[in-house]
Amino acid sequence: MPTPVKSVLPVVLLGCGGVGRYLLRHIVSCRPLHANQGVAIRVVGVADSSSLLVAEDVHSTGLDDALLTQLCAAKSAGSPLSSLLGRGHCQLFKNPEARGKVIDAATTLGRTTGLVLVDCSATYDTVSLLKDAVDHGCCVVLANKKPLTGAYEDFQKLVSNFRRIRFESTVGAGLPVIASVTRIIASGDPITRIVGSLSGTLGYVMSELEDGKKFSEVVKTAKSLGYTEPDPRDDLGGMDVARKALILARLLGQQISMESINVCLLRVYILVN
Ligand SMILES: NC(=O)C1=CN([C@@H]2O[C@H](COP(=O)(O)OP(=O)(O)OC[C@H]3O[C@@H](n4cnc5c(N)ncnc54)[C@H](OP(=O)(O)O)[C@@H]3O)[C@@H](O)[C@H]2O)C=CC1
Ligand SMILES: N[C@@H](CC=O)C(=O)O
Repeated sequence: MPTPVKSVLPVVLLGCGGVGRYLLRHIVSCRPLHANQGVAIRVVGVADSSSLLVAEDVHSTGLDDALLTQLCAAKSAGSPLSSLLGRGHCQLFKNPEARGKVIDAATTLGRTTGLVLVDCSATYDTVSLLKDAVDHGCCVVLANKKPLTGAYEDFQKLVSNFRRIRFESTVGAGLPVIASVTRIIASGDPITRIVGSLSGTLGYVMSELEDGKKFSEVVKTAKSLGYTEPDPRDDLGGMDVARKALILARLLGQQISMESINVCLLRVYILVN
């Protein structure tokens, strides 16, 4: 007998680049698992830098899986979200109207089923939207590090209701770093030092350079494999690691900002003879 649906989770995804698309494909491929758990994830909207594709009636339906799959294919091929209009029960809103539509959904769904706003963009522009969503009782999930590494007040506001935020992949990608640190803090044990290799890109680049490959080629490959930030200079210049370190420090209770962090730039020396 099928498990009854106990929980419907409406989701709005901000950003459908490499990470956002992976998430959508994962949601679609895990439907049987969710069904066994009595959970239904309903993707009601997907936004990119210029527009928002949203289900016709966010209260009762989401974008269907066929449309989500087409959306991933379209964005992978470089087509805009508008190319999906007419392919399913959806509407398209361009910025800045799109922002208002997300707030409408957060206002109404926050009061009823709840809404999860998932930020897979790489911009500071989502911060005010995320804060508004928190005010409306919604949950936020972040892969984007920027909302947690800007003004300390923003960090504080977003994590103020810790049950309503998840930001695991901001620091360890797929590794449960935040979960581990949070559990240690909750246990009352002190954390005096965190040591780690915080950049997948730098790890990859260094290994490939050791194997004698060309720096420019290695960086291009890292980008094509989706390891780098949208701008790889964020990885090579240490900013991405600094953001991860700042999130960890703030989680440990330090009220510091980016200016407190010493970043050493990666220097590549070419040895002649
Ligand atoms: N790559 C990785 O292994 C990991 C990445 N992350 C983080 O995930 C995030 C996404 O990375 P990635 O997918 O590689 O980046 P991409 O550049 O591939 O995708 C970014 C997406 O965000 C969209 N976007 C830009 N501005 C806005 C906005 N104002 N509102 C809504 N969407 C917007 C872009 O729109 P458009 O398509 O129009 O350009 C694009 O779809 C980054 O913050 C990164 O740090 C976290 C863990 C691991
Ligand atoms: N660019 C990052 C990806 C995730 O945060 C990295 O290289 O580790």
